[in-house]
Amino acid sequence: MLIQIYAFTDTKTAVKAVEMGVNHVGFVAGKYDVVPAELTFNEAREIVTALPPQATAVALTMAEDVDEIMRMVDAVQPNIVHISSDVDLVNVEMMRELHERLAGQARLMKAIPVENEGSIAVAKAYAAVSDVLLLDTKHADFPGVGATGLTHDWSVSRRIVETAGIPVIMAGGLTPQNVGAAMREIKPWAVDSNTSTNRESSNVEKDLTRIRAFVDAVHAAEKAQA
Ligand SMILES: O=C(O)c1ccccc1NCC(=O)[C@H](O)[C@H](O)COP(=O)(O)O
Repeated sequence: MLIQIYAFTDTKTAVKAVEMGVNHVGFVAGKYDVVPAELTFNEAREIVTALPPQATAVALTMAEDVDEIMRMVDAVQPNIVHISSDVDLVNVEMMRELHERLAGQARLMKAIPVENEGSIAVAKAYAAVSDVLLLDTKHADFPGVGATGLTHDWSVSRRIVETAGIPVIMAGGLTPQNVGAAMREIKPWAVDSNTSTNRESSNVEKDLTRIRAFVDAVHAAEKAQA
């Protein structure tokens, strides 16, 4: 099971997390004053170049313009481009264009807000123009899709995993306490954490002790399910 952690803001912590077993290193690329932990393209590029070769660099963008997203990709050169804007702001047609322009350069991932049964059709439409989906929780108080620390209806997530036809990362309120159950019930390709691996009372600083606890919980669940 691959482990993705958001949102790193410095190279040292990111590299230590990889040494602990984190596979996907997530960071927010681009300063638009929209979400916490935003980095300049140069700062994001520094994380990418510092990572050991086994790590996957995942760049989250809140940009809503294809040319601006491509500008980020050229500057940061991530392995995966994570589109975290609401689905009405980056629609399937924009994703199609991005997917074509990124071919061979980076994989494209769309965050899908898992809200109700209708989310299954939304996920299917985006799966046709993406390489990876990230299933996440949408809350009106948070811009874009995710970083809420809240879970959603896992039965819908499970059906998306069964029908998407591409790798799916499970996110949304995952903690060391519930990640094993999520792995068992949803059977995703990877699991993700942001809030539960932040320092308590910070939405920006990562906590390596909490990251280790999350990684250990994933590995323990894998062992129990083997
Ligand atoms: O999605 C965002 O808006 C976001 C903003 C700032 C940092 C990270 C962000 N998302 C990254 C992710 O996809 C999260 O890891 C995912 O939403 C899970 O979040 P949580 O429920 O807080 O564990």
